[in-house]
Amino acid sequence: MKSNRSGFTFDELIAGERPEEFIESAQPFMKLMMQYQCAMLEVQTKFEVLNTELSMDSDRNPIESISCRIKKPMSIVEKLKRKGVEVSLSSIEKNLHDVAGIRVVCFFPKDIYRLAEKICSQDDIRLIEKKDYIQNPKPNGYRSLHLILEVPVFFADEKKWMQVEVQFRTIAMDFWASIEHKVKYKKDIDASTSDIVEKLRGCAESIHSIDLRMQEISECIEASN
Ligand SMILES: Nc1nc2c(ncn2[C@@H]2O[C@H](COP(=O)(O)OP(=O)(O)OP(=O)(O)O)[C@@H](O)[C@H]2O)c(=O)[nH]1
Ligand SMILES: Nc1ncnc2c1ncn2[C@@H]1O[C@H](COP(=O)(O)OP(=O)(O)OP(=O)(O)O)[C@@H](O)[C@H]1O
Repeated sequence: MKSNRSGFTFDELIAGERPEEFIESAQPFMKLMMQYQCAMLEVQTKFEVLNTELSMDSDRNPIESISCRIKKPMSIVEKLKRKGVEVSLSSIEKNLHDVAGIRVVCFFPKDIYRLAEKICSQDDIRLIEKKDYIQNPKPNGYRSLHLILEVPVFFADEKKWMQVEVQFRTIAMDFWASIEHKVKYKKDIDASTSDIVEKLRGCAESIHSIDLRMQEISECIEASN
């Protein structure tokens, strides 16, 4: 994305000096984002179908909520720069696996593993990467199961395999992660000295044990039905 076909630099284009060229040069980027959006919809629908079907087994939905997002252009550029790779369309597809993101918030840890197993066993899904931060939490206490999936999307004139990142969390893990995410963006908190980091790690442990206790209670209720 250094320069477009007319040879203008993106700084010139973004500065608004050449709006037509800017719009023309933005088209391929917008097309790629549209393709990620479609892939995200495909995977979101798969989870909605699973949620509806699995709720018949136990009379409860395994999924509490699903949220989706397409990574913002500035966040894409910043991540590419942080990784030290080229800022270009092909580099986005090669180096970023989370442009299309889905967060599946579940009631209990066992729901997470069940859904992950079910989605991965579908024959149009390719599992590219799995990171289990529930079994192996991050040093800060972060827990979630991350999958990078590839799904075929049928566009008008082509079939294209697109990557989608899926983050599975319990409601409690999601609560923790949303607070912790805010800390990361507060530049005035020194992560190495602040006791907030230690307190958050402690909360992550408590949240995990509460998740397991609530799961046990739910199993007792289900067994008595
Ligand atoms: N709140 C919170 N979110 C996290 C944390 N770690 C990861 N995430 C989320 O999960 C996403 C992917 O994290 P990882 O699977 O560890 O991937 P990564 O090593 O950061 O980098 P890539 O694989 O290049 O995306 C991040 O972009 C965040 O949205 C964390 O410590 N706290
Ligand atoms: N897979 C996902 N599904 C749904 N929401 C997500 C997903 N990944 C990130 N988000 C949310 O999207 C928002 C923007 O996140 P963004 O992609 O800019 O950065 P990030 O994922 O937090 O970090 P990084 O740029 O290092 O990957 C945040 O609120 C984040 O929690």
